[in-house]
Amino acid sequence: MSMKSKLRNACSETGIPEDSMIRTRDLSVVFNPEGTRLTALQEINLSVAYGESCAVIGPSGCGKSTLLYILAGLYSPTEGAAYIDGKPAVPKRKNTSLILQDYGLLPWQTAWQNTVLGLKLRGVAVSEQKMIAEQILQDLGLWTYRSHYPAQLSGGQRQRVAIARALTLKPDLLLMDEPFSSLDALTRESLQETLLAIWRKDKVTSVLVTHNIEEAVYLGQKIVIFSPRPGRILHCLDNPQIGDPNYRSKPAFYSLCSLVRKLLEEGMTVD
Ligand SMILES: Nc1ncnc2c1ncn2[C@@H]1O[C@H](COP(=O)(O)OP(=O)(O)OP(=O)(O)O)[C@@H](O)[C@H]1O
Repeated sequence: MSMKSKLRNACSETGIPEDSMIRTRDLSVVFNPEGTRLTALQEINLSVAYGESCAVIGPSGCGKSTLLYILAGLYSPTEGAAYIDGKPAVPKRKNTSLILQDYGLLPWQTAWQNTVLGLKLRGVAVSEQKMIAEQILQDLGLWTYRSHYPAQLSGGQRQRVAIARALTLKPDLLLMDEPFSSLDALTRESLQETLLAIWRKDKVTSVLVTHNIEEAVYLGQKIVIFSPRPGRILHCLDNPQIGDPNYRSKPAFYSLCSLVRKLLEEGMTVD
């Protein structure tokens, strides 16, 4: 099957399965800064199945982060709707974790304290906090650094702490906004592998917003390509080989990266 023929329209309105973890229906977002209407997202119909990983890629300013904030319940749609696990997206959904580019760590708290923060806020008993966080810090190679403050950690370690904190809450939905963009290439690859391992182990439904084509292809079981603002979905691609740790060195990886690049370039010229 050719790469092109793998293009599909699973994100079109009629193709949206009712039993998806994420489902948006004709979702549009219009901001109104200083009385100027700015359409960030236009008629987004997206579905992400339970346990699926979805990478969202598109030009700067096309509304990728806005989509993530809608799914996290932090912004409300102007038109249409977004559903998580069959219910409208709300800010305090217990099992949604959001990981941002700047880590969001408290500088005056150690890696350990930052990791257990969410558990503490939820009133989880200290003994249980210890049990959950120790395992996750071990898994992420952070145990040795548990007493370090963020300023004493590298960028990659800080982002691992942010991931650890998100995982302590046992999310069934992980939303990530360019989590690795400020990291060097090798640290970034190592964290991508960590994320892939988490996804393979726990099958957490995830949405990753990225500018990086290789990252989208390495981590997105479904790759959603956005148009320039107002953001519309131009393509949804299947990525059946995701999960293979050696995927990066395979011809299929290069072909899909080239296809995503081509579609992004074509998208820049779409009206
Ligand atoms: N709270 C807001 N108020 C007004 N305009 C906003 C707000 N948030 C985002 N925008 C505008 O909406 C558009 C989409 O922004 P968004 O941050 O979602 O894009 P993005 O694709 O994530 O961009 P980038 O890739 O550069 O991070 C931009 O034009 C931005 O200026």
